[in-house]
Order: sequence, then structure tokens, then C-alpha cells
Amino acid sequence: MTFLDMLRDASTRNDSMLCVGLDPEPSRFPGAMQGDASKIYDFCAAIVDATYDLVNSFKPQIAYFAAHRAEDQLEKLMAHMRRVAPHVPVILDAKRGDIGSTAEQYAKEAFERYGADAVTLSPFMGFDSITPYLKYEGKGAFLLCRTSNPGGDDLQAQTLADLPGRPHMFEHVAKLAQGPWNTNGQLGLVVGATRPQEIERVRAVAPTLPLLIPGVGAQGGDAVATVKAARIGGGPIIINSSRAILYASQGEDFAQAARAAAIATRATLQAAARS
Ligand SMILES: O=c1ccn([C@@H]2O[C@H](COP(=O)(O)O)[C@@H](O)[C@H]2O)c(=O)[nH]1
Repeated sequence: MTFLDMLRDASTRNDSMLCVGLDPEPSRFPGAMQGDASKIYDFCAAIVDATYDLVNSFKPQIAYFAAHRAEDQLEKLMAHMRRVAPHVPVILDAKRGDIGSTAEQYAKEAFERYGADAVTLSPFMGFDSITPYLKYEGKGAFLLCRTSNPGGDDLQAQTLADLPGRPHMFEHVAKLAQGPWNTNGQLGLVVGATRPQEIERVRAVAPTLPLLIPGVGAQGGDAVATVKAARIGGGPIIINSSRAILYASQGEDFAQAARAAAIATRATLQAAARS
């Protein structure tokens, strides 16, 4: 099954646009686990077990594992997700971007070592930095387009005066991803929920691409405005929330609290989609 098939299937089966982000930070773990990086797998597996019937995807962020020398725990977690929720796609948030020969190694890491269904990439180094990922048939690749952080303005909001219509850089990325770069239909875009009006601008040039949208929850993005903007054009929608779900409680009830937070977030997104 391709990434897109899995995404459609999980979105329908779980009636969900929600992606639970797996950003394990040991200092925020509950009780006896607190501060213990050897518990990263146990913590994340408990979150996965509590939420896999509520989501359309999971998104482990690789830095939270690598910073703690916990890549082995990420491998174990990927295998766990495959076992308990084989229909739920996993997007490895790695934001890679490098020359072709190095990109080949990063693609191998994401798709062969970790078995991810999709990966996040920086488009800054151009098309040849993306092509190694597209050689993996059926896998997804999400290009950073209009990110949720304040510094996203520094480059992404700049006008490209030499191009027809003087688009912003993020609009140009969206146009390339919808058109000439999307050779096998594997591309999607990362756009932040902190800027719903700009999601509308992205949808104007990339109506059918899957959008991976972080920024609701801890970053305060407007979930309702985000869904309304993202559904224009009909492309698949993935709304990520990490900390607001992972750390809904720092007590022994953390997994139940994560489930309750996921149920509430999914309901907000469902209501927005139906309004
Ligand atoms: O523009 C972007 C791109 C990626 N992210 C990532 O998403 C999650 C957000 O976590 P929250 O706790 O829900 O704020 C995190 O892994 C980021 O690296 C992003 O926030 N914005």
C-alpha cells in the first residue's frame, strides 16, 4: 500500500485528520520515568497504544530520539507501530536537505532503516536534493513550505521578483510541488496552523497535495480556521499535535490523558470540517 492509500484508509477508518506527534522529552515524563531516556520507547509506545484508533498518522520527530542516543528505541517504536496499527502511516519528521549522494543515505535511513511511510524535507537545496526520496515508490515526501515558527517569515515570505506574478517563496515551493517536482505523485507540503490565511494561498496553487499542518495545541494555532483553509481543493489534511497530547498529564494517567486530549482535538477538527 502506498503512503497516500494508507493515509486515506486511516483517515476514513478513524474519521480523523489528527496526527499525534511523538516528541519524547524525558524531563517531561511522568513519575518514575522522569528524566530517564531509556524509557523513551515505553513512553511513546504507551501513547501509540492509547491513540492509534483516533489518528490518521503518527509523526515521530527524529531529533528527540537522536539527542538521547535513542535511535534503537525509534527503530523499536517503528516496529511497534507497524505491529499494533499497520494501517496507520508513519511520517518521519527529519527535515533533511542535502546534495544528491548524501540525500540517498538520508532516504535509506528514513525508508529502509526506520521503515517510515513518509518523510519531511527542506526544499532549499532544490530538486536534485529531493529526487533520491522519490525513487522509493509509494513513499511520501513533505516539503517545508510555510512553517509555523515566527522565523518562517525571514525567507518563506520574501517575494521572488524575477518570477511571473512575483510570488512569495512559499507559494513558489507549493507550485513546484504541485507541478514539475511531483513526478510520481509523492509530494506533500508542510504548512503551519499559525498562519491559516497563508494556507489559503498555498491551496490556491496546490489544491490537491496532502498538507501536513503542525502548530495547533502548544503553538496556539487556530484549528478551526486551519481546517477551513486546508479543505479548499480537497487534498488530504494531516493536523499534527505533539506536546498538547503527549504531556496532557504528567501523572501516572498520562496515556489516558493523552487519549482524552486526542479525542477532544479530533472532535474539534471534525466539527470544523462539517461546519
Ligand atoms: O513548521 C513546522 C514544521 C514542523 N514542526 C514540528 O511539528 C511538531 C509540533 O509540535 P507541538 O508540540 O505540537 O508544537 C514538532 O515536532 C515540530 O518539530 C513544527 O512545529 N512546525
